[in-house]
Amino acid sequence: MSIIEARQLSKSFMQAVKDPGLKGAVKHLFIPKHIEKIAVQPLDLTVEAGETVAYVGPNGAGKSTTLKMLTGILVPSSGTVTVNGISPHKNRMQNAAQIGAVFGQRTQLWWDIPITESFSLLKDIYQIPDSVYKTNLEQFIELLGMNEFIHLSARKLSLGQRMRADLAASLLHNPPILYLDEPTIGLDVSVKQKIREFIKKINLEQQTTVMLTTHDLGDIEDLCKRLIIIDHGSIIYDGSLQEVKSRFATERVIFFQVSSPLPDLFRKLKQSDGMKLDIQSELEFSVSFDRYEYTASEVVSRVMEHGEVVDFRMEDASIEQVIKSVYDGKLNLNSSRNSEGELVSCL
Ligand SMILES: Nc1ncnc2c1ncn2[C@@H]1O[C@H](COP(=O)(O)OP(=O)(O)OP(=O)(O)O)[C@@H](O)[C@H]1O
Repeated sequence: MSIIEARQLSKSFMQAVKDPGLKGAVKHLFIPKHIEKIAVQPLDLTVEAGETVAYVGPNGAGKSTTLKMLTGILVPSSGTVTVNGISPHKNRMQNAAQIGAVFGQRTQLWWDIPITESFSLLKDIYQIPDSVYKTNLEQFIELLGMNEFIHLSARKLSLGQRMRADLAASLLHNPPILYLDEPTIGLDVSVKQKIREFIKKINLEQQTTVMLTTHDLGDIEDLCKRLIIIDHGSIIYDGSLQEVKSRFATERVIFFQVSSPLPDLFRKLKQSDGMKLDIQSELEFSVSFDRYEYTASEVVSRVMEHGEVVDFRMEDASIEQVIKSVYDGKLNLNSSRNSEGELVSCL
């Protein structure tokens, strides 16, 4: 059953164009000039109940704008959107009752009152039954490790503490949908891990649909089976993370440790087209290659022809490298590999 349905959903903004300096500002006051910025091109999107979807793209791609339309904060310029059967911007109150939202940079907590009191205000606002509130609160305090700071006001919390409190606040009323905009931005590894584990558990146990934007690809690898990539306001990829990996993460690196220097090998590899040498020291180096061009055993044998290999280990390209290549325009996701492993366009 689909829970989010968008059809030809788009958003444009009018942006002021000013010449620089005071003169420009004064001129703009009398002769205002604007250009239309299309933040989100007409897009279709269907999300099934219980899915975890990563919505990623470079800065300014249109991620937050899409999320704001789905949460009802922004009114679309065209198209339709329904979330759990409701048009979010037309039925804001009803919509608020069925969603949880965390926007990494902002807080929904009251700045000057203890977190516990913010939570009980939310209980009243959302009319959460006592038993649900009590169960959720106890569970969230434990899972997110909030005991040490729950009596402080939001103003006094560190970023990691505030994010945990915000996440708990967004889920107190058991919403079926959770939107997260950069939920782990600026957090240390252990808090990131706590937050990811918590989201995973909520998704698994309550079948909460999770849609998140992130620049941290660890969030995607840890949390999301489905990946949507948006660029210049258009969706350029919608599919599984696994598929992106197997289609495009084709680079492999083998790290070698050898017993004596191998200048001949280094010379030959430097001239080789398909293999890239990276020297760490006389006795330690790595060789990168495309796994569709060479097998790992071919690369290892080539090194062993020149000397004794003490140790080696192999790494595949990370999803991070693949997505970076997409953002940099080096990789076209509308392409596929043929039976020879060559990239061919699908358009
Ligand atoms: N209120 C606004 N008024 C004018 N232009 C806007 C407004 N909000 C967003 N934009 C423009 O729309 C485009 C998309 O912005 P959006 O915030 O959705 O990008 P994003 O993908 O979330 O980027 P980031 O990763 O940097 O947060 C940008 O060019 C931005 O300048």
